[in-house]
Amino acid sequence: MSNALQLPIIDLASPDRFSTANSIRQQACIDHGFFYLVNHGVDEELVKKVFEQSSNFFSFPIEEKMKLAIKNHRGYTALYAEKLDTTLTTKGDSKETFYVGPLADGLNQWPLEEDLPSWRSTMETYHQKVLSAGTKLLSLIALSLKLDEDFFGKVGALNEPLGFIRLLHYPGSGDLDSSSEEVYGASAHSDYGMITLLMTDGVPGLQICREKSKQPQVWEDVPSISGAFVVNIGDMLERWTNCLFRSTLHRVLPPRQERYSVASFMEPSKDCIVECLGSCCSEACPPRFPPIKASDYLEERLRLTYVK
Ligand SMILES: O=C(O)CCC(=O)C(=O)O
Ligand SMILES: [Fe+2]
Repeated sequence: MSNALQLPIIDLASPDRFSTANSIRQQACIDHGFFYLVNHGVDEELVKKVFEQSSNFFSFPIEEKMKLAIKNHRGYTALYAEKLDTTLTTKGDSKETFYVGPLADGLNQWPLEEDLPSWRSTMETYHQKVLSAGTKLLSLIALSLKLDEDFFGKVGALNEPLGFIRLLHYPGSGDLDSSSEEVYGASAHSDYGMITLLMTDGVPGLQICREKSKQPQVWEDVPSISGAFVVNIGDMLERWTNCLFRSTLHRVLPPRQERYSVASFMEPSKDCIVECLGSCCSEACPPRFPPIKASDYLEERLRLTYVK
């Protein structure tokens, strides 16, 4: 069972930063943990090119794609290689992915320019633009928590190298073997970092579950709005806010129709210590999680994701 959902819309270019910060706090981050972001400064032409280039890459034969198999968390992962819901006993998710990591550390793997002209430069431009939108959004999130706008910069969360992009391709059911019919495109999970900015090609499939511990779980469809990012709060921001802000469970249904999406993850820089904000705890409401170094948290979560 699922119902369509109306998520809040946040305007990144609104001149009224304080009222935007208030909407971010209540409707976006406390009530849902998911919202749309508009006027974000990543232009439509660029998004279109990213989707075209993503499709160009995934249409290569598997042997070619495997030449860029994942290393240092950059590159290609094949169909069923990842399982975002680590409690499932079924095979991995029916998606293939390509990761582009921080541009500054030189660890990215790229298709050859002669095979896919402008692929690298398109992804690099998108990476920079999304990071810039995400950084602006984080300053509003800081305001919404009654912190200085540059709080996340000051605690070292935004030090380079920063930002991972995951290109996703969910083949349609006609391209999967029939035993895969019930395998989720992306099984239920929450994201690990601060925020995720998701762009899709408009094909439905994404659902959220707002009450993770309530049984039976209620899943609601997230319709796409053309040109808007779907943003969600990740687990480390949930830890920072002592669960005031929700890192909401989400999934992508077993694919019927082919679908492409691009998820951009802003995780805190590796040495940043994520610890409960003073304003989010009290004697009556003590911190639920101990302080943790961002890289330690992330490595453990990623380790559990790959199908053994
Ligand atoms: O493809 C989607 O709509 C969601 C992908 C997702 O949740 C993720 O990559 O973490
Ligand atoms: Fe996700």
